[in-house]
Amino acid sequence: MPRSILIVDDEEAIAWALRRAFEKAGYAVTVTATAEDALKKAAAEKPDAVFLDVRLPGMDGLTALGKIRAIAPAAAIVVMTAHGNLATAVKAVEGGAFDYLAKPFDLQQALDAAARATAATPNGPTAPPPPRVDDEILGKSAAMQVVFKRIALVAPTDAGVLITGESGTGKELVARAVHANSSRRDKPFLPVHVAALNPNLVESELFGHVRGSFTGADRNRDGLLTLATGGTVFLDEVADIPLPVQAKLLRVLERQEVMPVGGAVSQPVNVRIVSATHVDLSAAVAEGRFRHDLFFRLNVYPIHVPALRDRTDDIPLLAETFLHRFAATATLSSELKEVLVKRLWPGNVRELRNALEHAAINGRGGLIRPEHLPDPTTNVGPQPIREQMSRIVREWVAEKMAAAGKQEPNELYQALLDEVEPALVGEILRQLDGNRLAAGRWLGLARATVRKLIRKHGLAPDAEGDDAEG
Ligand SMILES: Nc1ncnc2c1ncn2[C@@H]1O[C@H](COP(=O)(O)OP(=O)(O)OP(=O)(O)O)[C@@H](O)[C@H]1O
Repeated sequence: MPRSILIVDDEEAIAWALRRAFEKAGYAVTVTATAEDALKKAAAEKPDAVFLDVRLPGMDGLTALGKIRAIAPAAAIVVMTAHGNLATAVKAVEGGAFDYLAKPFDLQQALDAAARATAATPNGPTAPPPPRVDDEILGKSAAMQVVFKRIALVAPTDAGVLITGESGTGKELVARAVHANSSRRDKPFLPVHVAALNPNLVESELFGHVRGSFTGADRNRDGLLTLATGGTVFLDEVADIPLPVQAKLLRVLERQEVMPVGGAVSQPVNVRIVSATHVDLSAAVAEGRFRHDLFFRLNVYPIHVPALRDRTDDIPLLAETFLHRFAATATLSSELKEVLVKRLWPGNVRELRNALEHAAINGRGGLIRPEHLPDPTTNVGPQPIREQMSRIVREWVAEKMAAAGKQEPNELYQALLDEVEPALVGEILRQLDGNRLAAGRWLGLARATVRKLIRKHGLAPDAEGDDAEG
């Protein structure tokens, strides 16, 4: 599948010439003449690169830049302008533009920029395209059936949905499914990656602003909530919304009207909010970092997307589907399926998908074996596991001490063991297919002790008294 480019330019001759050059070079091209339409197309098509003119009728390119980045964070944006000056270039760079082309430019410059822009997107220049936005949510496991049922129940209502789950579990897919199965399906679905927005501009991005409300606000602008009217706004990483913006968002939800920054008159809006978080939002509420009234409003109906390790039944299906997306003729060896089911996947479905993409390249369309996989992720995030564990333990201790207040916390040693035992024993049993004898050897514990721990933590309720020696 070709890499995709969205051209946003109201000068027909330029849009035409660029389209022709890009299509000849093998890109899939979409053209639009307005920024407003570009936002919709960026949300729907998730292009690899966007060639964005600055002077456009309606919303200008530099304003659109931030919004497109929030909607399609993976797209590299090339800003084009005939009226470029330092201020425009600085704004483009500050706004996160990938490149800047001063008009007139020749087509070769545009092609070079396209090659670099599409190479810079996470999939690389020769990789297959990211899955389409209306991708099916795959899953046969009992855990995913619960998710499907909850999506089906809540979709037709207008209730606020809070999707929780670790990174890469498919929260955005769930949000799209809620929208696609609602009566709003023909209206926009606007994903907003709050963490990617300029913190100073979150408010203006969401609610819009009126001319003169701050330096650079040279005309009235609609915010994302207004642009999504009739549809659904997906607030990803909702815990990152600054407190003052939370208060304003609550008012929008309660009154269904939005007050632009610097405005005196509110405008009616009609949006459904679906939000997602990979952190514990109720803990953020307890710590005063998130408003409890907004939390209840967003969390009318929670949907938890389980970690991949809690639905290992789905791994073979996901792996086969991903593999065929990347290499139609490739097949998975049964040995590889076993390895995939046993791996930990801290990056969840996203990591599995990337591993299959890697394996598909190494396996060259034939039988895919374990050696074709990338090395397992040994660290989650930038620190090695050991450092992360010691950091987590330290934070845990600090939290316990803070929670104890004036009272002295006690039995912390046992409390910590109680926290880690289920993960330790559970994971060893999982790796050893429930073999308690072997688990005892790995743990250096007597079999009776292993049995006691299993019972204590409810690790294998069905195996009461039965040593599945396998
Ligand atoms: N059940 C599934 N079936 C098919 N593809 C899936 C499934 N779950 C996740 N994916 C794919 O895995 C990748 C990550 O999913 P997604 O972006 O929805 O995760 P997320 O939970 O929103 O991640 P983050 O918290 O990092 O934003 C995407 O490519 C998505 O298409």
